[in-house]
Amino acid sequence: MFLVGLTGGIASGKSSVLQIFQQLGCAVVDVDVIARHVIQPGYPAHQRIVEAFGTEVLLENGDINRKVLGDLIFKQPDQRQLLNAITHPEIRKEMIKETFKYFLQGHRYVILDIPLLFETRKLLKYMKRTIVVYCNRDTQLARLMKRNGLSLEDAEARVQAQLPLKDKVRMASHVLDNSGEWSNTRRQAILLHIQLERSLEYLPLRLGVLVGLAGIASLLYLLARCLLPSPP
Ligand SMILES: Nc1ncnc2c1ncn2[C@@H]1O[C@H](COP(=O)(O)OP(=O)(O)OP(=O)(O)O)[C@@H](O)[C@H]1O
Repeated sequence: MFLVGLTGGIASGKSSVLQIFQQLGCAVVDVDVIARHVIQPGYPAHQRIVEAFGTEVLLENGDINRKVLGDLIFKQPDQRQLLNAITHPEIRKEMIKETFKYFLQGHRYVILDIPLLFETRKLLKYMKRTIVVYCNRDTQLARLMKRNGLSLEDAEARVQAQLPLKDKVRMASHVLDNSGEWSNTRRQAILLHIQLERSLEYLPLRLGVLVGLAGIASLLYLLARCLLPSPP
């Protein structure tokens, strides 16, 4: 198995592309979904967020108000660091669990949607391939304004706060252009899926594990032969 990091810009279409891969039967790890999961009431991160940011970030039903928290950390970078310090270790644990599950199921590759893959670079070294979901700036702004109900000025500020998409495109091993119709993006994703399925990059890890298991089995066999009394 090998890992493929999927990234892009805000509202460039990462979640939409991930859904296409999911429909194709691929193993996908959606960091956004995990991030929402680990802050649910009852999870350690929920408790720690309330301790750090107060009950103002809670909805009436006890869930975290992601909009309020999002606005808060967007304006105050030190608060963002604090939130990351609370949530990132929990998110990482879940990502490892899900990836391991896919490995046991025999998938050749796993796609991980990591919005800040190139910014934080922490997980980059584990990615055999990287995919950037690109869309041109005007389309990105229009989709962001529509989805989040933002003014042009606010949308521009959010796009501006990220590494430019063009830079990410330069760093990627694959680029999916999502500036046009869904059907166009879907076609590109299918071609990429075929290419990744054909790659032999999954073999080293699989062979390594098989050799390791065979080694352990042989060792146990030899031990059993040495320790158990031989039949008369
Ligand atoms: N090809 C497309 N045609 C029309 N609308 C699209 C297309 N791709 C994405 N969208 C819309 O643009 C918006 C942003 O897409 P999406 O949520 O997939 O982006 P994202 O990169 O995951 O965003 P974020 O990182 O900000 O959560 C959504 O409302 C989605 O429905």
